[in-house]
Amino acid sequence: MPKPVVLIAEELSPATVDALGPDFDIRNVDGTDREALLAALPEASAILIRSATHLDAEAIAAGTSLKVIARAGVGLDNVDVKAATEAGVMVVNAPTSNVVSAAELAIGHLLSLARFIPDANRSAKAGEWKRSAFTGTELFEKTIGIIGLGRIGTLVAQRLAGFDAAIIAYDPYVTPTRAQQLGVQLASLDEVMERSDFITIHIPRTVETTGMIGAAQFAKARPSLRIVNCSRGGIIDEDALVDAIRSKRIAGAGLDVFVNEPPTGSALLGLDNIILTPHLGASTAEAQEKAGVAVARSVRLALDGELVPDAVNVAGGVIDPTVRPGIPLMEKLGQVFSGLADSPVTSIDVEVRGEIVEFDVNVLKLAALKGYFTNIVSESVSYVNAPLLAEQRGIPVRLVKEPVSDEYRNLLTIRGGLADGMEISVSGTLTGTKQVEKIVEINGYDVEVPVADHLIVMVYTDRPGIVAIFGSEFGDAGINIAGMQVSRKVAGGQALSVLTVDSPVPDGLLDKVRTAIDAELLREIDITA
Ligand SMILES: NC(=O)c1ccc[n+]([C@@H]2O[C@H](COP(=O)([O-])OP(=O)(O)OC[C@H]3O[C@@H](n4cnc5c(N)ncnc54)[C@H](O)[C@@H]3O)[C@@H](O)[C@H]2O)c1
Ligand SMILES: O=C(O)CC[C@@H](O)C(=O)O
Repeated sequence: MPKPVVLIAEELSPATVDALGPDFDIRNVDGTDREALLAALPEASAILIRSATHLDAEAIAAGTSLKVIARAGVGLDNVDVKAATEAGVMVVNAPTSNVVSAAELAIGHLLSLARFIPDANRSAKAGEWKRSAFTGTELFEKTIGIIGLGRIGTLVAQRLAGFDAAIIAYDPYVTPTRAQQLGVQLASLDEVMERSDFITIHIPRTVETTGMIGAAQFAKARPSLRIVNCSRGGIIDEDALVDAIRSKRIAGAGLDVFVNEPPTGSALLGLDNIILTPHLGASTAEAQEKAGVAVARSVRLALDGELVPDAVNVAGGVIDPTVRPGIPLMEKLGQVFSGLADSPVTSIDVEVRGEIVEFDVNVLKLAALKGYFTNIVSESVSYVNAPLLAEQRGIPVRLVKEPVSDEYRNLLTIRGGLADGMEISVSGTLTGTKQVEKIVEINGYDVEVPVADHLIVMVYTDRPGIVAIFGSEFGDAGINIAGMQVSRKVAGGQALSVLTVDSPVPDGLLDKVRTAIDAELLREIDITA
């Protein structure tokens, strides 16, 4: 079997390749060379990128074997996530890998602006000794405005606390209590513009935030204002910024990000009192190592069809530890469910009962579908394409949550309608301190059998001697029965037996057993890992 091809399209930490390990054919391509990228994509199962490779709908369509796009960093501005989702391609990023580095760069820009460090360095190296020309200002007792108090804005606030400055912030989605915990006073955008000596921006670029800092905002600013943007280009209106600096409406700016990167030909390049860095927020050895290792891990999980916590286009995201053990059980129940169906499934209800529903259990629906499709489609089933497979087949899937579970602390059920009008179901739970996976219900019959690799499910008319009949058939064929449970609703009615056996059943044996016991239903269910 050839190894899956993993394409590395930009420079990543060497730790990335180490973390990918020996199981992949790792190839390099220059992601900014469009022709080379499109030529390399058809063979790739995964592609690892930073911010320079554009994976738009055309590139995603070229990746006919593509299963995962991994962004070694945070921003996904260069990935068409919608097109990827439609193509069943998982998109992952490394959301926390570079937050410290980005926060530290913002602080570097603030201090560089306050003390003219880049200009003073250039002058000193040119043999000049202009000390008064570079008289700066302290951060001590100044007002510093933070726009966006998320991951990076918070780290900036925590680090600035040591400067004894007054920190104010504009973030309409943060509560005053949270801000207070950080020693930050929340303010409106206008107040931040009016009161700040320094401002640092840490928000995403959205329709709402594009051009958020423009001429009207600069008109409110103090002439001493120095503004830093290490978040995304376009949040500051670049023309308005050029005017504000040229007219000395504000004192200076530090930019790591631009509307166009690189900002070739921009008026920003010719200005004094502005410090530019070429999108270096994540460019530290530590951030690159963290991002590379994180996405390598995600690629491994994704190509194994496993749940990937950092996937951005799959419901689930961060999974609570209470929910996590239910995932493999639900996948196995999905396989049992597909094994029970002897006519096409027309609807699926994934039912979750018990205390577990306090948490986000959407992932259990994906797990059920992944298990269901695992043995019935030839393509590899993942958490991304499983819902698409259901949609393509017109199978409506519902997640039903119920906080009360009568017999078990938590109960997972997959119930489905069949084209022949019948209904099938299977339920499972995790029991004891060892969280043993058990099947506790099949088609309305109460059972209690541990989940095993090979199961035989039989329904027949309850009468004496049946167990001896099928026992001897399996024994004669050398099939060892490891466990057995018989269940019935009324004596003399229908009975359901579940056997766990140590090995797959040979061809023909089931037909013999079916005839011997006159079984109404007899299914062998082999659970694959
Ligand atoms: N320069 C770099 O290399 C670099 C590195 C990492 C991250 N970034 C960028 O930094 C930015 C911040 O990243 P993060 O991880 O802190 O994001 P985050 O999602 O943790 O925080 C963003 C914050 O912005 C707030 N926000 C959203 N819309 C807002 C609005 N209209 N007004 C005010 N606040 C608003 C949110 O409430 C949130 O608290 C992102 O744009 C990210 O892409 C840049
Ligand atoms: O250097 C990079 O890859 C971009 C860093 C940053 O903007 C991100 O989105 O993670």
